[in-house]
Amino acid sequence: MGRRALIIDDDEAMCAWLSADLRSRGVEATTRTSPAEALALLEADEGFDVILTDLNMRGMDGIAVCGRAAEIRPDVPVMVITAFGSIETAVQAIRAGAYDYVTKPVDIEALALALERAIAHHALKAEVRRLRRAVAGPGGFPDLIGRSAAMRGVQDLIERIADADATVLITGESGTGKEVVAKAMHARSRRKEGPFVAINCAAVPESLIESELFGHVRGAFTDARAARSGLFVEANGGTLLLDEIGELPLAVQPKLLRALQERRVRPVGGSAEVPFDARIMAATNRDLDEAVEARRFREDLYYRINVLHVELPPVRARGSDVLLLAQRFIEDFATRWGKEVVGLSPAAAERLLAYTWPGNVREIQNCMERAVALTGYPEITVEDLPAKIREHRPSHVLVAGDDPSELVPLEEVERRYILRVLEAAGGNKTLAARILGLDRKTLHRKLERWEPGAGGTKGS
Ligand SMILES: Nc1ncnc2c1ncn2[C@@H]1O[C@H](COP(=O)(O)OP(=O)(O)OP(=O)(O)O)[C@@H](O)[C@H]1O
Repeated sequence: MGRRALIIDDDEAMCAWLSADLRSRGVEATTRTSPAEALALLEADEGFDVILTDLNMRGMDGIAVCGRAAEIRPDVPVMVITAFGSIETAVQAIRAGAYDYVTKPVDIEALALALERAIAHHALKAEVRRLRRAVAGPGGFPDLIGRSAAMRGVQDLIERIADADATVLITGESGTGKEVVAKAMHARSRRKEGPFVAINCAAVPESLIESELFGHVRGAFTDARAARSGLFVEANGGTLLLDEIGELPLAVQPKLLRALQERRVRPVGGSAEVPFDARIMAATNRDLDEAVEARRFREDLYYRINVLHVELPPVRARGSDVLLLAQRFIEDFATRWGKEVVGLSPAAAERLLAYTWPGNVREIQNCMERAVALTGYPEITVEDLPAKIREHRPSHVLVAGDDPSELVPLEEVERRYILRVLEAAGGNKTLAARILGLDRKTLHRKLERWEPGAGGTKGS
């Protein structure tokens, strides 16, 4: 199979020599003496197998050429030619995205071999990526949609810690996808063949939670006609998610701590301890720091579950992920109900982007469910959206005009901005303080000054 190379060198004689020699070895070479022209060609022509560029050229820095080429065609390897003795520049080029380098004077035999190696290596990498995508679906995270920087950070972290056995704490506002993240980690761990068991600690009555978690022996309490092993043991070989851990009654907390430390549980009414072998994850939409401060959550337990931490950003910090999520839900509901709805109208998309989504992904899902049901068109229109989204106006902190009567003192700007951030953080002061770059005490002091009582530790 013929290879196609793009040669970039401002030295015409060099171009001619290289292309003639490579041609005699079965490589079809196209040359450009202007880097800008070469990049334009690269953009227009998808057929190159390898790029060969000089590093010292007039008009454009060779390093920048490597960077741009790697951006335009990430799948095409870039080889650089560098003057003998300037390895440092070659290293810079590799950092910018080049695959390898050869030094001048060019040994054509070695160059041809290096080009072959680069092409083979890139083809292999592309194949691995293709397979990975085929196995995992688009994006590698079909279950956890998101391409924003914030969500990519979460996806990378998940990849890194999925296989660790340490306890993970997943935090994030309600509806941000904490359970989805727990499942994604389970599915990528070596425990994936084992069960994924979840319990919502807020939904189980206090009197039952201990036996739910740790099991009970027969006759432990009035209703306990038969023994039960409890979720820790039922999750053996798999993962146990303790959802809404912030709601766990104080009385149960020391028992959970002990179980996590000893990796054994004691069933209610029993005397023997039973070992378990499950990975434990915990999730909460509460500010556990505040709960610890208010003594609603034990500090030692907090440290025990917070070994690894995944923090899910709210939807309003995920940019245009809103549209990706909406699209996915539209397709889901349209397929489920056999409706011919394919996506959002541009105006509807604009409204979705402007809205702040306090209910996060769950709110997008509900909103799209309703819109697909309502719409009579192949696209969701603004009219298919709920009034609060249709009519939402982003709140501005600063006055945009230059009418002096509307301008306000700096302290007022600070006050409005802090309240705006606090609102955006759903009232979570730890999060608001982090966004503002303040420590929590300073934030409390400021709130207290404007509104005595507001700086207290009320809710999250
Ligand atoms: N990134 C995502 N990609 C696709 N679906 C998502 C994503 N995040 C959340 N979802 C979906 O949104 C809904 C809410 O997610 P989930 O129940 O995991 O949120 P949560 O943070 O655990 O909520 P809560 O705090 O109320 O327990 C689910 O239907 C879930 O499948």
